This record gives sequence, structure tokens and C-alpha cells, in this order.
Amino acid sequence: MSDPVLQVSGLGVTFPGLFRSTSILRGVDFEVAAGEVLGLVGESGCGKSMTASACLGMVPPPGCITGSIRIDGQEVIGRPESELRAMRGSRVAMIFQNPMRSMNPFFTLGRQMIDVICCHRPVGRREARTVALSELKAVRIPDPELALQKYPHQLSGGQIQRALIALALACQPRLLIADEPTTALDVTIQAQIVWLLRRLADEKGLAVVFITHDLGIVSQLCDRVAVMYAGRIVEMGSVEGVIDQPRHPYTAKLLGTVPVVGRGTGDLVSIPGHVPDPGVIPTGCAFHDRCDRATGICAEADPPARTFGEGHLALCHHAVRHQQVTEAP
Ligand SMILES: Nc1ncnc2c1ncn2[C@@H]1O[C@H](COP(=O)(O)OP(=O)(O)OP(=O)(O)O)[C@@H](O)[C@H]1O
Repeated sequence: MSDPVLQVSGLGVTFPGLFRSTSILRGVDFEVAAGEVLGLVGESGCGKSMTASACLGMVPPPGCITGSIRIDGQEVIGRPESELRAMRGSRVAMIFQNPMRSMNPFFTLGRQMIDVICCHRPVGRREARTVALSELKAVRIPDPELALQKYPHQLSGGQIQRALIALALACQPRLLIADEPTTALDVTIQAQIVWLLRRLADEKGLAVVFITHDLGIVSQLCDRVAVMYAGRIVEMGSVEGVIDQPRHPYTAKLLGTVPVVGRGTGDLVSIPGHVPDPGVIPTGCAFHDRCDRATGICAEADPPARTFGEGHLALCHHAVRHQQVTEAP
């Protein structure tokens, strides 16, 4: 197998404070291969976006970053800002939740695409325009010539998100980090963006990290999924493995919150309690005070990583027995 495009190991992000420091990420490990889509899921505040920022070398000051992040074998941590700037856009690109906010409202799409392409590739403006047109066609924007002449407000949210994906691809990255790129879009457009990202991974061998709260999208789009809780990956494996046979009680509860049309009372299910503030993470397993399987050891000792078949692991003292729990009424 070829080397992974993205290799994250022992990633930690800590913010110093007046009396004590706050650990936002606490030893995150994962890899993404070419052509693979990894879903990164978890409740709000568990550290998904911070993981993405770290991969782009964009942890806000005064955050301290430790561990290792390699993109195409090149270390990100400790690299000078000038080199990181060159890496962003060329090796790694990112798309965000609100596509409109990623565009400058005062310039046409064409002007913005050409500027970015000229900045990242050794081409003149005429050639950059040809590249922009070809990428807009690749993401199936109708009438790309006309789209280039439009201002952001003249395009729909779905068209802008496609244009941003086109812009990201025009710089020929190996890795795309998508932070909730479909949240602001209606379900039909969401489905089109999901289909587009899957096609780009399959056809161009793009490695994709897809951050989302939507486990339905994960099951349609992703090859593997990593579940985060309180700054750690608590379960990771193939989508089939994790979604059909969750081993961590947190994953099972997260799956239990997904509404299913035509089933249940109609009430939305939530997980009691909340993600701990990074400044006050409980000892032992960070999930123990919300977990109905917790025993004494869960409050005392760090949970071990247990493996279940190829590439499926869960950080839980009771992960082995958990399968029976998910089947209980
Ligand atoms: N610049 C910062 N300084 C200090 N703490 C921060 C900073 N940015 C984020 N945090 C904290 O880090 C934790 C993780 O935030 P992050 O945005 O990564 O979560 P998330 O899982 O992406 O949440 P959401 O799904 O709501 O976007 C949160 O508790 C947040 O308050």
C-alpha cells in the first residue's frame, strides 16, 4: 500500500492559561490514504475543527502544538510560516461550512479564482482562466464562462460551494479538509456535494477529511470514520464496522441520536450531559460521567485502546462487552 497522504500522530494542542493550561487535543492519531475519505465526527466542542486547523498549520496563538503531522511525508509542525503558506493551497486545501463567507463579495468569481491560481501555480492570468474554466466544468457548474463573470451574491450557496471545491482543486492538492461543507445547504444540494467529493476521491485519488455532525452523510460518503470526544479519537474503523457494530458507548449513543423517519415516538434523542470543557476534563475516561456502562475503573484509569478486527479500535475499558449493550432496548 502507498504511504498515507496525511499522517497524524500524538497530536496535542494546549493553550496556556494564567493558572493552568488547557488541553484541547490530547494525543490524536489517524491516517488518510490517497482516494480515501475519513469522516471526523463528534459533538460540538470535541476538537474536530482544531484538528483541521492543526493539519493546516493554523493553530491560533498562543496555542502550543505537539506531536507530528505529515502531509505527503512532509512535517507540518515547526515549519516556517512562509513554507506553510505555500503548502496550503498546493498540497492541502480546505473548504468551510459557510461558502459565502469564504468569498470576497466585491470581486467576481473569475477574478478570485484567477488570483488564487496565479498565486499557487506558475501560470499567467490567461492560462489561470483556462484552468478555472476546466475545474468549474469538472465540478459541473452550469455555464462556467458566465459563472466566472458573476459576483458571489449572484450564485447560489450550492454553486459557491462547488466553485470553492473547484478552486481548491485548481491548485492540485493531495489532501482536502472539508469542515461541515454541507451544513448550510439544502438536502438536495448536500447530496450533490457529497457525490462530487466521493467522485473526486475515486477519480483523482484525493485524500479527504470530512468533518460533520451528520452520521447519515458519513455512511454515504466515507470509507472510514473517527469518533472524537474531549480532544481524543475514541473509536475509529471502517464505516461498516463502526456504524453497524459500535464498540464505544459514546459512538453507540451518538448513533442513537440519529432520527429515523417512520420509527420511534417522534421525540429527538440527545445524550444526557455535555462534552466537558477542555479545562476540566474528568480523570480516567473523559466520557465516564455520561456513560451508563461506567464502573470504578473508568473514573480512575485511562482507557486502553482495544482492537476489533482490521483497523477498528476503541478506547474503552468495557469496549468488548459493549456490543450487547447497543442491542438492548
Ligand atoms: N482559540 C482558542 N482558544 C482556546 N480554546 C479554543 C480555541 N478555539 C477552540 N477552542 C476550544 O477548543 C474546543 C474544541 O473546539 P473545536 O472548534 O475544535 O470543536 P468542534 O468539535 O469543531 O466543535 P463544532 O462542531 O461546534 O465546530 C472547544 O472547547 C473550544 O472552546
